[in-house]
Amino acid sequence: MLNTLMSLLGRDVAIFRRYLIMVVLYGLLNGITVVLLVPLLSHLLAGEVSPATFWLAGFLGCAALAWWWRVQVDKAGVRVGVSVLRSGRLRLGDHVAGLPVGWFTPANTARLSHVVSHGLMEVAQLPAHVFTPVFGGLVTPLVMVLALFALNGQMGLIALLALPLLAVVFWLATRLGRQVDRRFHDHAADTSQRLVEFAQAQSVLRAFNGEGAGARFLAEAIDRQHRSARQLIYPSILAVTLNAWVVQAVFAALLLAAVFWLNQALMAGQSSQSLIAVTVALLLSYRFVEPLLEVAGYGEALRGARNQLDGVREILAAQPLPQPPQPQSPADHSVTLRDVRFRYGASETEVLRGVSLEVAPGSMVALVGASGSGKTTLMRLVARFFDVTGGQVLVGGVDVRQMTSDQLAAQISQVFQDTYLFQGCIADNIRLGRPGASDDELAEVVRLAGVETLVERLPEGLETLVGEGGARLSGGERQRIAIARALIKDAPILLVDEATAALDTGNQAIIAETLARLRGKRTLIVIAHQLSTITSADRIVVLEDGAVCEQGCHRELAAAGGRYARFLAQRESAKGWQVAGGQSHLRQAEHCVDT
Ligand SMILES: Nc1ncnc2c1ncn2[C@@H]1O[C@H](COP(=O)(O)OP(=O)(O)OP(=O)(O)O)[C@@H](O)[C@H]1O
Repeated sequence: MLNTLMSLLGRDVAIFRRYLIMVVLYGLLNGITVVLLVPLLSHLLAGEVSPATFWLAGFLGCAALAWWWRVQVDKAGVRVGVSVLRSGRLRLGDHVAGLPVGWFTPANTARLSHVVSHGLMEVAQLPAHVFTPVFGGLVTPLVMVLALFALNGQMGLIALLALPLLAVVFWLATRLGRQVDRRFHDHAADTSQRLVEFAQAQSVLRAFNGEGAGARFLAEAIDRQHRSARQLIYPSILAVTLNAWVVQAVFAALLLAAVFWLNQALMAGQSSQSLIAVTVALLLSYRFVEPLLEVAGYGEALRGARNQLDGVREILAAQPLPQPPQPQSPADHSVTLRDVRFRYGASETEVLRGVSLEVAPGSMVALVGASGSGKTTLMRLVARFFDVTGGQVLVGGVDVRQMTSDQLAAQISQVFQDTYLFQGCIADNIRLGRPGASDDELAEVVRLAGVETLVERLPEGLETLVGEGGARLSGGERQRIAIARALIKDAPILLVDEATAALDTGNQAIIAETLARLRGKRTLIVIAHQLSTITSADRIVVLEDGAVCEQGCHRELAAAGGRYARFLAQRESAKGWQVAGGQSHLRQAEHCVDT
C-alpha cells in the first residue's frame, strides 16, 4: 500500500518520508505526555505537592508541544495529499501515454477515469485524515508499554504481546470485505462508464426504446452497485466490531493483571503504595487502549483506500510495448506482413491465421472481407496497437518492434471509421496533424482531401466550428477532414478505414477520388467498403476468417469466380454496391495495375 503510494508520488516521495517521520515523532511525543502522568499522579495521590507541580509543568509543556506538533503534522499531511493529486495524475498520465492503444478498451478507460477522478481523491485524503491517527496511534502505545513494564512486569508483558496480536487482527479485518469492496469499486467504475454511454448514446436509445426507456443498462449498473454496497455493510460492521472487541479484550486482560497485582500487594501488606501504583497503571492501561480503539475505527477507510491503490497498481502494472535497445530506421515506405498470427487474449481464438502481404511503396491495397474477417485487426497490427503473436510486421523492411514508437508514428497516418473531431474550427482540426503547417500546406491538403467543396459553401470557411466531436458535420464531411488531417502529417504510409455509414454519392466520390489521387504519393492500405474505392486500388486483398483467401486486381478477381466474385454478386443483387461517380471507377478497374 505504502509502496504504491510512494510510486505515485515520484520525486515528491521525500515529502511523504518527512511526513512519516513527523507522524512517528508525534506518536512518541503523545506517548511521553501520557507517561508523564505516572510521576505526576503518583506524587499527587501521595500528597507530595512540590514534586507534583514540577511534573505537572512538564506534562503541560509536553502536551502543548504535542498539540503544536500535531498542527505541523496535519499541514505536512495536506501537502502530501496535494502532491498525491498532482504527481499521481501526472504519473498515471505519463504511464498510460506509453501503453499500447489496444489497452484503451471501454473497461480499462472506465477504470482509469474512476481511479483518476474518485480513487486519487480518496488516496489523497489518507495522510491528513487517516495516517496521522493510525500511525500515531500505533507508536503512542509503544511508549506506554515501557511505562507499564516499569510499573508492573506482568502488565507490561500483556501490553507488549497485545501489540503484534492487534496488528494481525487489524490486518485480517482489512482483508475481510476486500473481495466485496473490490466488486463495489468495479461496479462503481462500470456505473460511471454506463452514465457516459447513456448520455452519449441518447439518439440510439430513444430511437429503439422510446424516451425514458433507454436507461435500462444504466439502471442495471446502478442496481449492481447498490447490491454490492449492501453486501459491503456486513463485512464492514464485522471488521469494526472485531477490531473493537480485541482491543477491549486486551483492556480486560490488563484489568485482570491489575487486580491480581493489587491482591498480591494487599496480601504482602503494602496497601497504600500499591493502591497508588495500581491506580496509575489502570489509567495508563486506559490511555494505552484509547489510541488503539481509534486505529480500529479506521479499518474501513484504510480498506477503501487500499482498493483504490490496488486499482492504481493494476494500471501501473500494464506494460508499455517494449522499445528496442538499438532502433532501426525503415529503408523505404513498404509494408510487409510475414505469416502474421494474432489473438487478442491468451485464451481467445486466433483472429489472424498466417497472413502474408506485400504492399509496395506508393501503391494502394484495398482490404475487403466479411465483418469479423480481421481487416481492422490487420491495420491495428501495422500501426502496432498490439504486438503480433506470431510472424512479423515490417515497415520499410524493418520489424515494427525494432523501431521506437516515434519512428513508427512518423511513418504512419491513420484515418479511422469513427472519426473524432475536436471542438474548434475545421482548420484547427486539420492542423492537429502538424501544428506547424503553413497556410499553403493547409490549402494543399484541403484541396487533396476534397474539403475544398465543403469549406466553399460554409460562410466562415475553414474557420467554421465543427461542434463537439464534429457533431455539426456529416459523416462523410468528418472523414474528409480526417483525411486532410492525416495528409498534413505528411507520413508516407496512410491507413484508412473507410466510413461504412451510408455516404451520399457526392461524399463517396470525393473520398474515392482523394484516395485515387494519393496513389503513387503515399503507400495506402484501405479497409474499403465502397466499390468506387475498391476498384481504384492497385490490389484487392480478400480476407476470410483471419486468412487471405484471394488477392489481385478487380478484373482478375471478378473473373476468377471466387470469394470476391461472390461478394460482387451478393452486393449487386442486394443493391448494396453504391457506385460513385457513375461507371468511371469500374472502367478504371478494367486496367489492372500490378504492384
Ligand atoms: N479488442 C478485441 N478484443 C477481442 N476480440 C476482438 C477485439 N477486436 C476484434 N475482435 C475480434 O477479432 C475478430 C476480427 O475483428 P476485426 O474487427 O478485425 O474484423 P473486421 O473484419 O474489421 O470486421 P468489421 O468489418 O465488422 O469491422 C472478430 O471476431 C472480433 O470479434
